[in-house]
Formats: sequence, structure tokens, C-alpha cells
Amino acid sequence: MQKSESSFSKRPLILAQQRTESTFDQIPVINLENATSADPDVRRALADEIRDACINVGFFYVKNHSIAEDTISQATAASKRFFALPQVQKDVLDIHKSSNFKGYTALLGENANPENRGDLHEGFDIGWEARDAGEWTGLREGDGAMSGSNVWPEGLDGFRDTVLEYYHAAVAVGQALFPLFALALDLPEDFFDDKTTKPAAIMRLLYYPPQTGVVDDRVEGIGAHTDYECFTILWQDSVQALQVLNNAGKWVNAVPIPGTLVVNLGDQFARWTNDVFKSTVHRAINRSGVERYSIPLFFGTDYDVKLEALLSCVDEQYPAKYEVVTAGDYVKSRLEATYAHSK
Ligand SMILES: O=C(O)CCC(=O)C(=O)O
Ligand SMILES: [Fe+2]
Repeated sequence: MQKSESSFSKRPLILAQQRTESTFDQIPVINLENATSADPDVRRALADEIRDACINVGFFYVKNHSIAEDTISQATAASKRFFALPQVQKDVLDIHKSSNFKGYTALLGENANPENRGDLHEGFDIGWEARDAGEWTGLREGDGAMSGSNVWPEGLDGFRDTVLEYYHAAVAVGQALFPLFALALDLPEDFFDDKTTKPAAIMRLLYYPPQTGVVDDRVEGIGAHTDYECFTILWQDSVQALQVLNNAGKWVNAVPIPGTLVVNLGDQFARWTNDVFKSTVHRAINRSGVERYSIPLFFGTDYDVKLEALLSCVDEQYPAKYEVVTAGDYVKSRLEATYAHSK
């Protein structure tokens, strides 16, 4: 059973290391309605809920997240149109041709778990792209391989606008979450403001064909992995496939809940917090018999920001576990490893 919240609410945060004895059977649902309440006590209470989820589970659903249903349904429709294109039209955009990990991933083109044989999904990856004059252009001096523009398919009217509409809405959710994560870490609410000035957010349209017939256990929709950035904001359709590994080694279904998004922590937050915040292993397997679509957006700190353990998360007994790297170098090395098998 999950440990009670009170056992982890003592400061400093390092005491939360006790969470290694805890496990979970359910993923909590958190209501974001009051995320920007004028009352600091209300924001604090919400941050405490988030803190508990981050320490014990590493996953939570959010409801009242502020992305309009229309924006979601149009992005999903655009995604379906893209993956229905003839294979040659998608191959033109192959991510392996890109120096900055943008574009199309074919079936088995990615391998999230090195022990597997390739992931049974198709993907389409984009990064930040401005829509209006005056917005940050996305040109990143010094960001090396992570810089550069998106690639877009020919002949899909409205695709770019629709996908970017969702991208920007999801980035706004992420920008609203960072102050809450800061509060949850007993930091000033604006702690991440100067570290997230150029949204380092990669978004993927994902398509999972159903796995039928004899199932090879080494082929999964996406193999067991942790995410690379601070946190992921995932929209999933109504098809159950996502599973989350608890401390007892049991896969817990992240059951689709209408009107919610799934938020999970990634390895950048594990590094900031010396593993006090959990970057939880997850996978997706679509044995439903029908096609599944999802849209994760991975939100990290700016690529030039150093990932360094917070003082509240380190002491003599728990020294810093990770070497200090920049967010950009870290994400790039993880992406290179993910796509290496199909080069
Ligand atoms: O499609 C999903 O439900 C999960 C996707 C995922 O874990 C990822 O892309 O990192
Ligand atoms: Fe993931």
C-alpha cells in the first residue's frame, strides 16, 4: 500500500527517500482548476498533492487542464490523417534524415527498451515553432544538434496549424505546472522561470496498431522506459495500453479517463531531485484489437541549463547520484541511444 502523505511531508526533501519502501496500485487524479488561484494556501495545497504523487508514483492524471476539447479532437483527426498517408510520403520525413530528431518514425524504427526488438508504433516528432510574429523564433544559438526547424508533410491541408495549436496549448499546461512543481519542491514558485524561457518541448503524434495473433514478448507498442525531460504531458485516446511499473514490480494500467491528461515525471526531474521525485518506468502494449493514438509532449528545462541536484535533496547519507550535464546534452544522448538500433 501507498505510504500516507504525512510520512513524506517532513522537510528537508531528502527525508522523502523513505518512499523507496512505498508502492502504489492507483494513479491519482489531480484537479488543476485552482492552479492559478490568487490564494497562496490554495496553491500550496495543490502543490502538496502533486508532491505526494511525484514522490510516491511519478504519474498523475490532471483534470480541468484547460486544453479545449476541440483543440484535442482536431489534433487527433490530423494525426489520423497523417498516419493514413501512403508509406512513401511518410518516409520522406524520416527522422534519421534529420540532424535534430524531427520527423517521422516508422514501425520498429525506435527501441525504447534495448532488450526488445523495436517498438510497434509510428511517430511524428516536432519541437517549438512560433505561430505569430513576435513569438520566440526557436533558433537556438549554441544548442547544437537540438536546434533547427520542424519538417511538415506535403498535401495535408491545415495539418501544421492544427498540430501547432495543440502543441502550444500543451506547452501552456506545462508552463502552468512548473510553478506547482517548484512549490512541491519547497522552492520559490518562479524557480523554473529563467530555466524555461525557450520551451524545450518535444511533441510526438503516436499511432499504435493493434497487436494480434501470436505475440512476441520482445515487441511492444513502446518498450519499458523512463522519459528524458522534466515531465511529460500525455493525451491518450480511449484504448487501454499504457502501463506503469510500481515498486513491487507490478504493471499498473493507466486506464484512459475522459477529460484528463496523464502527467509523468522524467529523468531530468530525477536528476534535479536526486531521485526524490520518481521517474517511473512505463510502457504501452496495444492488445485491444483496435488502433490507438496518443500525443505526449516532453517538457524539459532550456537546453543550456545545467541539471544539478537541489540542495534539499542531498546530504551526507544521500550524496548526489548524477554527474552534472546540460539538459541539451542529456536529451541528445538519450535520443541518439533510442534511434541507434535502426540507423
Ligand atoms: O503512448 C503512450 O501512452 C506512452 C508514450 C510514451 O511513453 C513515450 O512516448 O515516451
Ligand atoms: Fe514515455
